Amino acid sequence: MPHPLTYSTPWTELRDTPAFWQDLEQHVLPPYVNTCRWFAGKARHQTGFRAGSIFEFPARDSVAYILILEALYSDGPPEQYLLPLSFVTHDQHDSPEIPAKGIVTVMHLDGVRGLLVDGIYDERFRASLYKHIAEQKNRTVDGGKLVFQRGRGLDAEDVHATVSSRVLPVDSSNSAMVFADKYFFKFYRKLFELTNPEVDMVAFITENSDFANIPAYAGSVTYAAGTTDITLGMMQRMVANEKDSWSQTGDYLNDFLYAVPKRQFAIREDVFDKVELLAKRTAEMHLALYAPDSDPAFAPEPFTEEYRNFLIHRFTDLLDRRYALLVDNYNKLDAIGQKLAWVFMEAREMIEAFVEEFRTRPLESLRIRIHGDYHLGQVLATRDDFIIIDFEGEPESSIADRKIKHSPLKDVAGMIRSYHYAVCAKIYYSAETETLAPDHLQRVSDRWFRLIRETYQDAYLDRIGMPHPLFRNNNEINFLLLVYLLEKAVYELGYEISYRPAWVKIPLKGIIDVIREIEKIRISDHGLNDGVPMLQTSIL
Ligand SMILES: Nc1ncnc2c1ncn2[C@@H]1O[C@H](COP(=O)(O)OP(=O)(O)O)[C@@H](O)[C@H]1O
Ligand SMILES: O=P(O)(O)O[C@H]1O[C@H](CO)[C@@H](O[C@H]2O[C@H](CO)[C@@H](O)[C@H](O)[C@H]2O)[C@H](O)[C@H]1O
Repeated sequence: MPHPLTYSTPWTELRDTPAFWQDLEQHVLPPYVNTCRWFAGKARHQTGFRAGSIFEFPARDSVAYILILEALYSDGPPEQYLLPLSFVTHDQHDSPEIPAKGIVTVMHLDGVRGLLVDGIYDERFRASLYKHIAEQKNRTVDGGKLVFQRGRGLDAEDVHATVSSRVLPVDSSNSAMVFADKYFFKFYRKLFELTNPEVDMVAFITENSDFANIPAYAGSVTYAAGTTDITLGMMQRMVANEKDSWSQTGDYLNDFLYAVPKRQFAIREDVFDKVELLAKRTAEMHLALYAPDSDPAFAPEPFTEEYRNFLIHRFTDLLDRRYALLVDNYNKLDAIGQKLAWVFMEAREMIEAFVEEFRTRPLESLRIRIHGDYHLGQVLATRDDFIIIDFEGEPESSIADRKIKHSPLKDVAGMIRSYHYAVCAKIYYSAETETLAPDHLQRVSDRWFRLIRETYQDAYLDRIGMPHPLFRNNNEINFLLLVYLLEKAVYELGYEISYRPAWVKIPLKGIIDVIREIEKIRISDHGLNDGVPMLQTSIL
């Protein structure tokens, strides 16, 4: 247990005891925060932690302190994290509820021994949080106000109810709790100075449409500091689900996989049914977000020069970083990975020519707010339908960039990439196919992917109901899909090099497939004589 703390002051008065916060900053929080899953700065050059804002918050017979913690670095600007703190005495914490990861340290306060814990593990704090949201009770705090909003998803009978609560064992970059087994509350750990896009999106869809395939918005907590709004948490309806669609697709792919060594190509009809249903829900989500007469924050916009420049700048910057990362990690790739990497590196001129085309090509399709980080892991599979979650947007982008409007085809591309991942992960990396020839495996997975992609795309456009102002015509659809597929696969390349090097081949293969399609279009538009080098697939 790190650094026990002793003070003669009771917990309820510690807010005004500078020695306590200094001890936390210097001795307690650095080791503690570095064990927390939600802390993203573990690999950075940390220079310390600072207790930024400290808000006293009632917690039944006691108080909690909602701390906005600043993590300081020598290699970049500080980050802000949310850490509620509670003090529980030994008789109060004699429950299995507080896991080791929730215990910050041991404290002796005014002769009372207890634990300083992450407030989410204190039932009194959770109950108070719920009450504030349900009753929309705001609190004035230093520098601003804590604003508690209730959404349509909270049932009238629960507004004044005392409800049960628990922390969900979701170990991710945020924390989750459940109220009354009905409401899912997400506590954002890393904070940003703007409303979290997830609150904008979920509240907009719930309040302005009939789309029922997201968990309805039940409320949020915001720190309103002057002109800045910092979102601290959001509540939605809890969804009874067995698994996410990534796992469900993996289950379906098992049947497919077992048939491969027998040289049979088998996709069950219900797999196509599921793909079609997910495409339909995706289209309905976009139709709910297509709101020409609404709030300007959601109104459709054209492909302006400003947007094109933004996307091109972001993509070329990403491309530079990915090429550098690939060169640094080239020796770690296996033989097939190295060949794919070569083809990608040799294709740079062609990619740049394609980017130029995006700068100038007339485009009459429209852009709207979209999910932004759409893949199979963001869809919960219920018994016979799908519920779409996690509208926080792309984790690598700033909050302002996550609110930029794109063609909804960016989400479509995200899901197509995800199906590609699902089949490659299964076919390339399973014991059942270990002894089979790689080019055979490649043909089999390509075939599965083509059929599934076509099914998804067709069902999506069917539900959108073409012609539709969002999409000018098929040529634009095909062109924009290539833009977003390429961007996504190049993004994934960095994600895999950093987190799952064994899977680097999947995005590399995805990139090369897109470049192949781009080359086909180029040849049919300009012939072979436009001066851009051909794709070097003979390396493969
Ligand atoms: N409304 C909900 N009902 C039930 N479970 C949910 C709900 N929203 C999210 N979850 C569960 O919590 C996990 C994390 O949620 P997500 O929104 O992806 O958070 P994060 O941004 O922390 O990844 C999901 O994979 C899912 O299992
Ligand atoms: O954590 P997030 O959901 O925001 O997204 C990150 O992690 C994803 C992996 O969990 C990663 O997604 C990639 O791998 C998925 C399979 O694990 C696949 O379905 C996706 O298509 C693929 O992009 C995502 O890129 C990353 O941002």
